[in-house]
Amino acid sequence: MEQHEPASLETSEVVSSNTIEVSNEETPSLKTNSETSDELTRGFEATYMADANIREIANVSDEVKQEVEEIQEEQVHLKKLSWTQRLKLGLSKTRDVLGKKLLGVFGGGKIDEDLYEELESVLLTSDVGVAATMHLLENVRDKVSLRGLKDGAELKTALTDSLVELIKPLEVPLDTSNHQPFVIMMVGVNGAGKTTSIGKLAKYFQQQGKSVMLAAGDTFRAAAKEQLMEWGKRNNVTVIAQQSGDSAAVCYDAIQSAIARKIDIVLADTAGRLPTQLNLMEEIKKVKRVIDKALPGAPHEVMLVLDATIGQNAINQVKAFDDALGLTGLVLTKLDGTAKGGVICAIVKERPVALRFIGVGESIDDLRPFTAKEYVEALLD
Ligand SMILES: Nc1nc2c(ncn2[C@@H]2O[C@H](COP(=O)(O)OP(=O)(O)OP(=O)(O)O)[C@@H](O)[C@H]2O)c(=O)[nH]1
Repeated sequence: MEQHEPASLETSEVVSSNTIEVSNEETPSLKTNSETSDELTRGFEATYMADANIREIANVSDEVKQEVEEIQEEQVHLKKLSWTQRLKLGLSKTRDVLGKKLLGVFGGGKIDEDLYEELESVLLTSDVGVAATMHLLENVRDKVSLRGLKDGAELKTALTDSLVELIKPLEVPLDTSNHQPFVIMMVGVNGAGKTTSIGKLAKYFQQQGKSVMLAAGDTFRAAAKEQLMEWGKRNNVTVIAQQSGDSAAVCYDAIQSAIARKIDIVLADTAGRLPTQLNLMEEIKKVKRVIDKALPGAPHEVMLVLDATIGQNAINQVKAFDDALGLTGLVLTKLDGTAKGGVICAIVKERPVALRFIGVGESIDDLRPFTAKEYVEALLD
């Protein structure tokens, strides 16, 4: 008996606060002998309803508990996953669309013109882009004739190889060893994931044995400073911010401070802006100039954070920011929320800027350096 008490107590505590309310409303008071049997019946019915409500609430609270437990279990499970597993999980939406359609093509018998046509339409409808699709088709045809392939199933290896070759030029890991501090300026449109990526990168660089400082250069969005400070707290990293002041001044201060403290890497946040907002684009050019004034030659990396869910529109953003600032690297975020992972092929054909990191989720370990082979394998597995 006693062993069961804690469990039942817990349930009754949760239920009791709800019960009182329900029973006050529903339970009739037995006042005089003149009450009719109808009234008694209604009273019993009300009591029965109250009991039913209690049972329902208890069931709901059990369901909520179970859901919380399931989420917690999932989080523990996610933490245990390797990067390859996270990548596969993150790319599942793209794989479900592009990968499954391709599997349909590969399973389609002998290699002929119909099959190439099918392949072309799959690629064109998967954000790969026209130029990259044409390139891939030509490359696959070459491989098929060179290797003497006949069967659709053999096409998979040919396409895998062609895809890896196509996007390989974007695989240029960021080398931060030749400057101290190495200054990374993060740019992008609103909500692309700049601030979050800075938080994740801070941890990544720390794991590489580097000391990191953050500059709260997004002085436009009200909560951006606080958001960055939270990431700083989480990673035990200094954040340079100002009560008021502009982005350039914050970045200048941060660089001065990083030089004095011999910090390895400065990650500078900037406010989100659209390339069409000309005054804001002028402002960000000024931030870049001021960074160069604080440390000649800096920023050493101008990194555009791109939201993968926008698909082909990403190309326009790369072009516009590249024209204005001279991009040296890209971060592609939110690949987990989209089936448009094929956009990497379009980037390499339209405006090949080094894809430094890819993001496949919201957790701190979900951002890692991009490698072409790993990406294609996760996509077509
Ligand atoms: N699912 C998913 N969400 C992400 C990823 N990267 C960032 N996010 C989410 O995207 C949202 C916007 O991220 P922020 O870092 O605030 O974006 P920002 O570019 O700094 O936004 P502004 O300051 O408005 O310019 C947040 O809810 C992030 O958690 C990712 O790889 N996957």
